[in-house]
Amino acid sequence: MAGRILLTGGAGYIGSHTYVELKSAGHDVVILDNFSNARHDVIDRLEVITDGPVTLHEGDVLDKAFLASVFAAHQFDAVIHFAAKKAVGESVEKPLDYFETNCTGFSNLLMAMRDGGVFRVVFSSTATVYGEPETLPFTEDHRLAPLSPYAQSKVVCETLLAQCKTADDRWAYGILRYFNPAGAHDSALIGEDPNDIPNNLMPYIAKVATGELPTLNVFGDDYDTPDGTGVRDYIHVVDLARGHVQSVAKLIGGNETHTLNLGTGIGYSVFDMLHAYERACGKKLPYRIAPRRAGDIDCFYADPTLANDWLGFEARRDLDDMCRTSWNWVSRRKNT
Ligand SMILES: NC(=O)c1ccc[n+]([C@@H]2O[C@H](COP(=O)([O-])OP(=O)(O)OC[C@H]3O[C@@H](n4cnc5c(N)ncnc54)[C@H](O)[C@@H]3O)[C@@H](O)[C@H]2O)c1
Ligand SMILES: O=c1ccn([C@@H]2O[C@H](COP(=O)(O)OP(=O)(O)O[C@H]3O[C@H](CO)[C@@H](O)[C@H](O)[C@H]3O)[C@@H](O)[C@H]2O)c(=O)[nH]1
Repeated sequence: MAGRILLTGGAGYIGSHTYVELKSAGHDVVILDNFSNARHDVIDRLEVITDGPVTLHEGDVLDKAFLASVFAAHQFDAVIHFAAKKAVGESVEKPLDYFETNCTGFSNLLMAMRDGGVFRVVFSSTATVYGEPETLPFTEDHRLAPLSPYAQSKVVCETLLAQCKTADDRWAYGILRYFNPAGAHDSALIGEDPNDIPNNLMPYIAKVATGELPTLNVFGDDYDTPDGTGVRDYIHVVDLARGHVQSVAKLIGGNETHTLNLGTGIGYSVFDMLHAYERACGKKLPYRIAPRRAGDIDCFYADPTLANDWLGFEARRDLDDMCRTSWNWVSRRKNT
């Protein structure tokens, strides 16, 4: 069932891909973003991909009057909330900033939703809420043990949603715990676009492939994994975006609350990713073994069964698709 949907953080990496998938599913979509981690030309690119104008409200989720004006301007059926700070390491340095944007920003949004009579929300959570694995693959009932202020901020938001639901049964929410998003849109017009030196593996490798960075630092080759490097569950950003379309459709159609992993169920090592990227860009990429990164876990991946049962969600794209679309995006961006 199509609806009118507010996308907070809709100019960002996952939000922009979700915008495209929502539009192609027939939804009416409004973007709210403060462009603290996005470029304005993303909006032009979205207009090219979807062949139509983007409705945008530029502002901050910390600004309550702004939020009220957005809800006064539209009658939304649901909200998908991406707007947040997301760098695990930075959150250790700046816990107050992370609490403010991620937790206060979200409670402001929920208040504006309640005041506007909107009670359906999809929330961007993360696999890092599970912390050190007690069992693998991670199932949704694995205990939560966040290891960083960033992960803690997501647990606070998840808890707040459950408390809202207990207080008022009109709330219906989808909590989506993403594993590691990677790749870019097939059009090569949108993708991950970090301004600084990337923290995450794929955007870092991409900058080595374009020659913007000299060498990949492989953070440890002595983990208890098949090749000694860290293992993660990388999921194509377009698959992730489709998961949001399915989640919000479930909320609009039936009011059913759900908490789900979005991953593929397959773990790949740093070397698996490096070699897949070499295949995509057609050249050898330099790397060196560096010390372990503080706080890293050796291996984790999702049990995707519940998302399949609830939403019919299934990741369709593999690691080679992620690397190919990333390479197309970064090589095109470098030349424009
Ligand atoms: N990318 C990942 O690895 C990953 C993994 C798990 C969960 N998540 C979560 O998914 C969501 C989206 O992540 P992303 O990778 O697209 O990040 P992103 O930084 O590309 O997108 C976030 C968007 O929100 C906007 N924003 C930030 N603070 C804002 C504020 N105060 N008011 C209004 N807009 C604001 C930014 O400008 C940006 O466009 C985040 O909530 C993140 O925590 C991301
Ligand atoms: O330059 C690099 C960057 C990363 N890695 C390794 O690559 C793997 C993946 O690292 P990264 O891409 O930084 O992802 P994670 O540390 O797993 O965290 C990401 O994925 C989580 C979801 O699983 C999100 O919640 C986090 O926000 C996001 O940063 C790890 O083994 C790292 O040690 C390197 O070897 N070199």
